[in-house]
Amino acid sequence: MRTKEILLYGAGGHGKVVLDALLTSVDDLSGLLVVDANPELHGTEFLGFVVAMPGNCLALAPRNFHVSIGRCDVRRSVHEQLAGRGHEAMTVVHPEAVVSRFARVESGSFLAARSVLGPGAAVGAGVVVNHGAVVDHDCTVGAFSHIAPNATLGGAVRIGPGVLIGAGAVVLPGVSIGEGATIGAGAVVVSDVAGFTTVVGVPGRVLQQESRA
Ligand SMILES: CC(=O)SCCNC(=O)CCNC(=O)[C@H](O)C(C)(C)COP(=O)(O)OP(=O)(O)OC[C@H]1O[C@@H](n2cnc3c(N)ncnc32)[C@H](O)[C@@H]1OP(=O)(O)O
Repeated sequence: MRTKEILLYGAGGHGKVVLDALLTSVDDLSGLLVVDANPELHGTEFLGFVVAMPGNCLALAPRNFHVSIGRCDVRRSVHEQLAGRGHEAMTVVHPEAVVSRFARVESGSFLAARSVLGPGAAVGAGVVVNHGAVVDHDCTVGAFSHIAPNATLGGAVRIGPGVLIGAGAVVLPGVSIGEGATIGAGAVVVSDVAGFTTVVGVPGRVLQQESRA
């Protein structure tokens, strides 16, 4: 990894967690550039770095980038813009994440402290596996999904792209969750969930289903 040229896009709460992981795992961050689209953050201090405007970063020479934005759709949009300009997506793994050597992780993902990826797990691009979340054996997690803190996916769960699994939720083994679905915090999902559907509670029940017709 070219550790001296990293672009970190996102200086909110999730960005703080990602930068903390980078500070723990990369020796030389002297060339790190932190940017955020929120004008209120420009020029503010962020774990020892000063937040810059993203305006010119798309024109920078190609470098490694990581989009540290919690919202799945926004993370995906920024990631695709940067990749389209020739920048190279970089995965950030906290040293205290536990990742099976039989797991696969695509570029631009983030594995937080105490997250676990079991053998045979496959995680797509730009995915967040947050603090303490478990993606157990043979699970697949679609691109730009977010497995929030302490959520647990049982074995062979299939998660589509752009899905939020809320904090502390549990998905029973073998269950499939469709693209763009949201699983509420603390839910226990016992059966398949259609795309763009919000499920809450124990056992999980549909709160809302978005029509995409
Ligand atoms: C480090 C980090 O912070 S990572 C961030 C991770 N984020 C999360 O875990 C948040 C996940 N989001 C949630 O759980 C949300 O509450 C959602 C998406 C399920 C629902 O959000 P909204 O659509 O805004 O629903 P809203 O808040 O209006 O609530 C609608 C109803 O569902 C209930 N409800 C909302 N969330 C839940 C939940 N997690 N479990 C059970 N019931 C819930 C509400 O009490 C309300 O019930 P009522 O109609 O009887 O009053």
